[in-house]
Amino acid sequence: MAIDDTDEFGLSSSDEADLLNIEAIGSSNGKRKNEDVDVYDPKRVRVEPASAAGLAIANKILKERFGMNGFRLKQEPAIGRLLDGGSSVVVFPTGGGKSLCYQVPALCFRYVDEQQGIRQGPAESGITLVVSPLIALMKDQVDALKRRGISAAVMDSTKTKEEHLQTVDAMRNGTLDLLYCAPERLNNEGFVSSMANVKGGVRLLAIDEAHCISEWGHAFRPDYLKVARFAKEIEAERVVCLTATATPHVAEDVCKAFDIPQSGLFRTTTFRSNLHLHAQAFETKKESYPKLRMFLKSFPGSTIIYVTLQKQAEELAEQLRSHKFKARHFHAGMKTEEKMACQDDFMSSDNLIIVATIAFGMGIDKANIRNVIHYDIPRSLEGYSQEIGRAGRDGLESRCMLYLCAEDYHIRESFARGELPSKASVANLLKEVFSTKPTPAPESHIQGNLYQQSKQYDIKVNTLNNIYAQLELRFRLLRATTPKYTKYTFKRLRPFDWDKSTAGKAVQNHAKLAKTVYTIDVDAAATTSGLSRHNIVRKLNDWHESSIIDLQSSGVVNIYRVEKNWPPAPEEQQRIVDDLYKDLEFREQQALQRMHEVTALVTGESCFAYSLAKHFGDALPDGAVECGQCTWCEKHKAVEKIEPPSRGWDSAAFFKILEAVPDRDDPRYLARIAFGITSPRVTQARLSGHKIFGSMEDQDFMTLLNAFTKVCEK
Ligand SMILES: Nc1ncnc2c1ncn2[C@@H]1O[C@H](COP(=O)(O)OP(=O)(O)OP(=O)(O)O)[C@@H](O)[C@H]1O
Repeated sequence: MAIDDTDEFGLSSSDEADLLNIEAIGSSNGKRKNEDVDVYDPKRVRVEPASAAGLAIANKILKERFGMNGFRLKQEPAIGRLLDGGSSVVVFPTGGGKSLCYQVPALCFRYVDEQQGIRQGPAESGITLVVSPLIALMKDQVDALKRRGISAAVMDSTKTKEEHLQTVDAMRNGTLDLLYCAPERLNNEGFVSSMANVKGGVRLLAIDEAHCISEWGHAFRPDYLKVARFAKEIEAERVVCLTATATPHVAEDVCKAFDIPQSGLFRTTTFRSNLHLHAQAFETKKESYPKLRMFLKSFPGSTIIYVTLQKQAEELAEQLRSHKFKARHFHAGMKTEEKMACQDDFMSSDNLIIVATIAFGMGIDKANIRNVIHYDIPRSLEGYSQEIGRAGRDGLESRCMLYLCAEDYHIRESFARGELPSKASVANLLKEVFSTKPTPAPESHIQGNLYQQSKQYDIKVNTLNNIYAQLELRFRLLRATTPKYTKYTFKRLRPFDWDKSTAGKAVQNHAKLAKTVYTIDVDAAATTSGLSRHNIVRKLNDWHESSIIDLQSSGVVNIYRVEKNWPPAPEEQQRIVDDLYKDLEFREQQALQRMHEVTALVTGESCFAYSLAKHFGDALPDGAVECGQCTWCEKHKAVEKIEPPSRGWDSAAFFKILEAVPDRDDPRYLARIAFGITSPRVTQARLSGHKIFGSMEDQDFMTLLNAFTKVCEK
């Protein structure tokens, strides 16, 4: 199944492991924790209320540096609170202007400091650190800030050494106002120590997409759980958490994670009076496609059509082109240049249709999107709300159509169920983890090759990441440190003499050539040359940056420091397996629940906009219960939910699966094959292309699991 690669942030696993070679930036001249009394210490500084004076500065900065006339929504009170020394949670819809809530304060601090006479000049005013999972978006923002003459940088591995050193210097000198990084970087101890010691301190920690912190959220990311710990460790003076979608439960989680009281929550209404929310139900795509064409003819203009699978995006765009529509596809599997060309076309056109997976849209700030169509059932109400929020930012009437198709339930359920491994898999994984001998004290590290473990224990990498995060944060057994790559390969881009440095010679001695590609065992090169791994990798990077070689790295190994008695006692180990598994089961139920919530919204007997607002703890203006322009309000008749036809128990298909797959050790594995859910083991056994794969997809998954459990117990 050609699923879209990743998550809504378009973050691939290689992005997640982009972190190597970052030195501790803190240096003796940049340290802020010092015996010297004049040096800033957040615990000692009493932050006086900035109040009116602070807001006057903020308004001046807004005008002079950003060229805007006034604040929108609740930008002003949220910023005011930050300048007063408090922390804020900002829940504004997409395009609501969340970025200014940290960009403006970042530039205000030096003036507020001056006014309060608490610091010695601009270089003492610290930095604002922005944590965001959207690497491409961070780069765009930094470019935009630089164009305004604001000192900002992204900390990521695509930087050349020179750029990296420039950033490090700016931080040492206290001249950098904003630094952006991905949450994965917080695993890098060098980075944590740099931030704890950055000149002037971290005045503001901004956490974008903050709903990822909440385990109740639709986009929970284990690395986000570590942000709160990080904030304490670096003694961030204040925090601003930003999100476009937060149910009351999620907002509460975010507030709790950073000890922010209700008064620090700034939420604006999700209701958009110019959006017409519509839905139609069908049994098959064959029936919905002609309706889609009719819709596109009736409502021309810039349009995004969301689908679930990459292949579907390509096929539907092709189909629409064959019917003379101007359509292009977009998904995360495309080359960067293709994606950029597609986005550029969309931005400059007023009648292009983009058929896309959820990878499209984040960071697209186009005012005149006239239609957002969900051709497949969206993954959650949060996703739906975020996606429709891209329509009609110019305030003009725009349409959001959701085609509820019975054929789609299966794929959504497969996604929801795909993350849960069998309990035996989790127990076996943890048996290996707990029996791993740590490196000798004082280091006491263990390694986890997640890709290998994923295959060996039939657990998706995402889920493995989650399990390790729980071992770290909930059971406090481990602490992730900088991951390393195990495999480096390179091609020579031009003839060159190996340089005669020790590192150069070590690479030359260990690089094995096969055809045109060299492979190098970095650990072996380090051991025999007496150099550190870091030196060898740095040499390779130097050559890469000088365009002498083209370097590729792969095979990420995560490294964890053991934090408690190791291994835990046997009964403790069992308790951990039980607790972890309960948590994973709960997550599966939540994912299923999210899909049902979407269906319930459009098949329910109430206004779509009202129900959506209620989901986010919000209401329609003036206490209205109807928007007057959605499918419910127009017809006052619920959209009928069409169920996929049930064909009854198919014994022949059941026995064919048992015949084709001899394994009886894991009923969930058999049930996945029957239902058509891929997993590392299914892929390895090359079963996802077999005719038995998905041959019982019309059955209830739990009935399948029970039936295969009985067979395995025999
Ligand atoms: N007070 C303001 N006055 C004028 N324009 C503003 C104001 N605040 C924000 N904007 C503009 O609105 C647009 C959206 O802002 P921004 O990208 O910060 O939104 P966002 O809430 O972060 O959106 P998303 O959820 O999509 O990331 C930008 O072009 C920004 O310059």
